[in-house]
Amino acid sequence: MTEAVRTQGLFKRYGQQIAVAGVDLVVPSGSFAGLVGPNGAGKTTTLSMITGLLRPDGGRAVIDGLDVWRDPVQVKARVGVLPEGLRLFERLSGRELLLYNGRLRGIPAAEVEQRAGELLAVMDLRDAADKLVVDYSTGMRKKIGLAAALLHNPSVLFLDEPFEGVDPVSADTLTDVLRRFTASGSTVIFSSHVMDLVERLCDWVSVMSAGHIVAQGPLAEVRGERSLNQAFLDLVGGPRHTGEAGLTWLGANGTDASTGSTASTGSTASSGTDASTASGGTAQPGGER
Ligand SMILES: Nc1ncnc2c1ncn2[C@@H]1O[C@H](COP(=O)(O)OP(=O)(O)OP(=O)(O)O)[C@@H](O)[C@H]1O
Repeated sequence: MTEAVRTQGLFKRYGQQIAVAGVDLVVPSGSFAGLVGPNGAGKTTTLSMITGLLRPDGGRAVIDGLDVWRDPVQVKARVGVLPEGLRLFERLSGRELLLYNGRLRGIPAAEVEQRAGELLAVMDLRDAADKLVVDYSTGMRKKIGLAAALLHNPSVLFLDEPFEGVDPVSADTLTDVLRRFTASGSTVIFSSHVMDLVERLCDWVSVMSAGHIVAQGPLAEVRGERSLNQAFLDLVGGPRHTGEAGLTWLGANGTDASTGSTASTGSTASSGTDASTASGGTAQPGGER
């Protein structure tokens, strides 16, 4: 098996907080790989270190046999990245953004124009191609960000929550594009919280929890006889129970129409029945929250 990505003991600390505690991530070439884990598990920090956006405190990351931090220029030519909290050049149109990215990547102008046109069409952004990026919706931003990440035909594509905010039709389109990409031998690594999606798309899964990889391998092996969702819950410790932890005040907000009083306990809201001001409403400027 050739490896698109391998990390050894990747480590990152923020003050007292160890975000990534010695991660050995492996992703075979040509995989559609999912990186999953609960909030705060260290997925974004790991992906940022692998893609050369964040310097590790320890360990190393290798992409296509090249050390990310020793051969940064060669590595960056081979990877495409759709990072979390993507920052785009807001005052360019979608088309201009792609042309600019393509020229930065050293692709000849005519070739960039052709690729940009095709990507805009595939992403269903043709009608918005000349609109400024600042006026794009969340899903449109994801799509133009993905188009920019694909423009130079990377060997490995890293996507942080690529489907967040993307409508089902567009998600289907993105899936098709990414499937075609991996079918040709390129690699996709994406982080997601949506287990159904990971189960449907991925043939390789790495599960992170508290800064560690807790399971990794072909989807069928990680999942076993269970659904991926159940495997995930088993691996990361299952749901936390909120029943005993209070929250007795939560819910039961109905107003008894006959008396005009609210059902919730402890509410000292107004005597009126206006739902917007009852139970902790902030109708008064500077009102108690
Ligand atoms: N810049 C930072 N400064 C301080 N702590 C950070 C910073 N970035 C991340 N952390 C901490 O590192 C840990 C891992 O965060 P990270 O964003 O990598 O997790 P994640 O798995 O991507 O989470 P999520 O699924 O919520 O996006 C968290 O405890 C987070 O609070």
